[in-house]
Amino acid sequence: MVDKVFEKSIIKQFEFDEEVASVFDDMLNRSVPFYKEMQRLSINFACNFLEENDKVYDLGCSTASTLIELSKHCEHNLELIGIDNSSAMLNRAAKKAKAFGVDIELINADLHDVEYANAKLILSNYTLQFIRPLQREKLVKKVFDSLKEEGIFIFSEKVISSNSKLNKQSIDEYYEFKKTQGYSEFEISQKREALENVLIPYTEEENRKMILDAGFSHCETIFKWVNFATFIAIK
Ligand SMILES: C[S@@+](CC[C@H](N)C(=O)[O-])C[C@H]1O[C@@H](n2cnc3c(N)ncnc32)[C@H](O)[C@@H]1O
Ligand SMILES: O=C(O)C(=O)C[C@]1(C(=O)O)C=C[C@@H](O)C=C1
Repeated sequence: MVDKVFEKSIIKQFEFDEEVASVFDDMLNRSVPFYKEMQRLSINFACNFLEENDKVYDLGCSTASTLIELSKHCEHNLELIGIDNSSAMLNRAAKKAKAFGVDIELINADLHDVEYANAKLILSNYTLQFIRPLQREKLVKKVFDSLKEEGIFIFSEKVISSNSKLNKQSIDEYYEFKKTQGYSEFEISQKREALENVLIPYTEEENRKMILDAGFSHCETIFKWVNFATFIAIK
């Protein structure tokens, strides 16, 4: 279904509710530049580290697109676990996983309340940005503690620049991108307001610092388009 959520006047903050979930795959494809390419790269980098029966978590799995693609592309049998606190998203995830014949354990819970023991790979694309900063650092520490030795954490985030001129240009470029995807200026400004104080982006450097402070030995950016970045961190 086509995303028309912000065509009408919105008075509430952005939420992953039934309305957003019903158009989410289209929303993500049209709102995150090179979403499919970022997903393809995350999966390729992940597959290079994975072995038979490894445990993989996707934090903020939404409709389970990434876990389904991972299972299609990885030559190994994997234990796949998706966590999200939106029932509307998980209902769709369950239907999609069934349709694609992929076995995924879906957990409806807050990311802070789940134990992720013995994971080889933890994925989290465009989710940490929705976690309050103080909680975010704690969650990343928990991700580090849950990974096996040499386990990997692949995550993507909307980022900001610490240079105000570059930051403004990045935002302008992003809104131009949204226009090319068919979003009107009204939809763009409505969504910007709805996301205010809900999506809190860090700079690329702050993300890297958070990762290294948690104990990871290595962190690099594997993909970046202006203000959207994908990172790989190795324990
Ligand atoms: C932008 S979406 C993630 C997109 C998804 N990773 C993908 O690539 O298809 C963010 C997801 O995180 C979930 N989420 C946000 N905060 C959460 C929390 N504290 N606990 C669990 N899930 C959360 C939302 O419900 C939403 O489905
Ligand atoms: O920042 C925006 O305006 C966006 O639309 C980005 C973004 C994201 O980065 O997750 C925000 C919410 C939706 O989940 C889809 C895309």
